[in-house]
Amino acid sequence: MAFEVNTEVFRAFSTYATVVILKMMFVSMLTVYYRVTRKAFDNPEDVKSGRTMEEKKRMLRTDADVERTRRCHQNDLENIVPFVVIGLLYSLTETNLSSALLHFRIFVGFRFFYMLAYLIPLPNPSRGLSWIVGMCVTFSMAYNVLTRAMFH
Ligand SMILES: N[C@@H](CCC(=O)N[C@@H](CS)C(=O)NCC(=O)O)C(=O)O
Repeated sequence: MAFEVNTEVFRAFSTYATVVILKMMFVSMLTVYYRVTRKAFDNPEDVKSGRTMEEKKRMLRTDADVERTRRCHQNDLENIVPFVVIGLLYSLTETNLSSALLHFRIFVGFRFFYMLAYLIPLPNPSRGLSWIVGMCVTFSMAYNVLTRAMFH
């Protein structure tokens, strides 16, 4: 079997995967920001800045913004990691650049929208719809990888 790799597709994948991973890392940094500004920590060793024992105890608490940002980050992990893994295989098997770009752009665009929908928050079903679009893109890439692997 001849194994053909379109370097333009791979280059596009590298770009979009990096952008969406940076976006995910931004959400992680935002969690840190909310933790520090809201003084809401999970671990006793993180509350050193508290002056009294009483203050340290108060800082061991949950905060709605921290938890929302954490859930957004968790969802990124559940969706962006599969996109990167399957997208890598897809970018090694897809030779049509416009089809690949369509997949990458839709996924990345809708993950940005998902983040806004979760963090602002926007009324539902905006978050649910943006999540499902991203899932469909990953499933479509997986379908392409599997059919190429089986039938070529
Ligand atoms: N782990 C997710 C799996 C399903 C999912 O990702 N659902 C989307 C659309 S409703 C979502 O935004 N879930 C909220 C979340 O992951 O915090 C969950 O528990 O909800």
